Amino acid sequence: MATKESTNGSNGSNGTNGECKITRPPPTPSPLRFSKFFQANLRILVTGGAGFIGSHLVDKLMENEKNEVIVADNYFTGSKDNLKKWIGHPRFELIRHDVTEPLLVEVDQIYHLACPASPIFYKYNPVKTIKTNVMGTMNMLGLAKRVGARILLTSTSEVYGDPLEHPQTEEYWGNVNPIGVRSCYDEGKRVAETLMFDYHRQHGIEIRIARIFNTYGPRMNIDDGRVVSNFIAQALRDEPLTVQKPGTQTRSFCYVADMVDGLIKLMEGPSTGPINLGNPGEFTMLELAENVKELINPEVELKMVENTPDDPRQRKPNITKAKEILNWEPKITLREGLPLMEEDFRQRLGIPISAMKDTTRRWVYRIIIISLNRHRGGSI
Ligand SMILES: NC(=O)c1ccc[n+]([C@@H]2O[C@H](COP(=O)([O-])OP(=O)(O)OC[C@H]3O[C@@H](n4cnc5c(N)ncnc54)[C@H](O)[C@@H]3O)[C@@H](O)[C@H]2O)c1
Ligand SMILES: O=C(O)[C@H]1O[C@H](OP(=O)(O)OP(=O)(O)OC[C@H]2O[C@@H](n3ccc(=O)[nH]c3=O)[C@H](O)[C@@H]2O)[C@H](O)[C@@H](O)[C@@H]1O
Repeated sequence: MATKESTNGSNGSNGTNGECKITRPPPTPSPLRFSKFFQANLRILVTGGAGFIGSHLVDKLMENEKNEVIVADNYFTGSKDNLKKWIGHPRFELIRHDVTEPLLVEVDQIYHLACPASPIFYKYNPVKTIKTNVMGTMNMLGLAKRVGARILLTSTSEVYGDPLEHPQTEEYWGNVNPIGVRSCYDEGKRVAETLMFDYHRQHGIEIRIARIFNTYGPRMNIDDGRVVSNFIAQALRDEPLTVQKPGTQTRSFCYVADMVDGLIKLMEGPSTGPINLGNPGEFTMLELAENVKELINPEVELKMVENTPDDPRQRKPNITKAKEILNWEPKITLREGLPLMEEDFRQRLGIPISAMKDTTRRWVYRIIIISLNRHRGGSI
C-alpha cells in the first residue's frame, strides 16, 4: 500500500543541500481508495513492462495477490513472449501503447521503464528516443498528477556520462556530451529526472528515481548489442568475442533479480532518490570476456574491434544510499549470474551442451541455484 510521501524530498540528492521545498500538497488519490468497501487491489502500471527488466518486475509484482498490473508497451524492443504466462490472468492487462501519446488509466503506482536501453536501439532512432524520454515522461507525470499515483522513473548511470568521479555518487552532476550520438539517451534521461523533480516541487507528485547501472540476465534480447548478451551469444555460437577497444574500459554488472528487488524497495520506501542501483563489482571488458570464455566456452577466441563515440571509460556505482535508505544491496555475483543467463540463451537458441560439459555444468548450475536460494530465501 502506498505510504505518505516524505514531503521534504529527503534523502534525495537533487544537486543542492538535499532540501526540496514542496510548493503544493500531493494530489489526493481517487475517492474510490477511501471508500469503506474498497476491495480493489493496488493498481500498478508498468510502462515498458514487455522488456527485459520490466517483464521480471511484472513477475515479482504479480507474486503479490493484492496487486493488479497493467503493462503499456509499444514492442519496439520488448515482446509479448516475455509476459506470456500472465496474458489472460484476471489481475493482469497488456496494452499496446506508445508513451509519447497520453494514456488514461486509473492506477495507484507507475513504474515508468518505457525506453529502449540498448545503445544500438536507442541510437537507431535518436529523435524517437529523446521523445520517449521527454514526452513519455511528461505523459506519465501528467497521468500521475491526474490520478494521484506515485511514479518511479528508471533513470540510468548514463546521466553521469564519461564520469570524472569514480565510483559515482548521486551528488555527482556528470560529464555528458550534449550533442553526441548517445545524447538522445543520456540527456533524455537527465531531462526526465528534471521533469520528475519539477512535478514533485510544483505539483507535489510522489516521485522515485532509480539510477540503474548495467543489468543483465535471462530475457535480454539475444542480438541487442549489449556486451553481456553479445559475449554469451558469441560464446554459444563459437564466434569470437568482440571486445571493443581499448578493452580496459570498465562496467559493473547487476543481475536482474537483484535489480527488481531494488526497484520495488525504492517504490515502497520513503526516499524520492535519485538512488544508484547496481553491483559495485567492477570489471574491464577484457576481464568480462575472460569470465565468459572460462564459464561457457574455453575454446572461443577474443577479437578486438572498433568502439563507438562517447563510450564511457569507467563506471561503478557508489551504493551507500541504497544500503542505508533501502536496506538493499545486490547478492548475485557475475560468476553466479552468467550461467543462469547462459541457460536461458541455450534454450532460446536451441543449442545443446556437450555430454561431458553437461555433467559438470549441471553440478555447477545446481550449486549456484542452491547457494542463490540460500542467499535470497526464495526461488530464483
Ligand atoms: N538494462 C540496463 O542495463 C539498464 C541500465 C540503465 C537503465 N535502464 C533503464 O531501464 C528501463 C528498462 O530497460 P531494459 O533493459 O528492460 O530495456 P528493454 O529495451 O528491454 O525494455 C524497454 C521496454 O520499453 C518499451 N518501449 C520503448 N519505447 C517505448 C515507447 N515509446 N512506448 C512504450 N513502450 C516503449 C520496449 O518495447 C521495451 O519493452 C529503461 O528505461 C532503461 O533506460 C536499463
Ligand atoms: O548501465 C547503464 O546505465 C547503461 O548500460 C548500458 O550501456 P553501455 O554500458 O554502453 O552498454 P553496452 O553496450 O553493453 O557496452 C558496455 C561496454 O562493453 C563494450 N562492448 C559492447 C559490446 C560488445 O560486443 N563488446 C564490447 O566490448 C562497449 O564498448 C562498452 O564499453 C545500457 O545499454 C544502457 O541502457 C544503460 O543505461
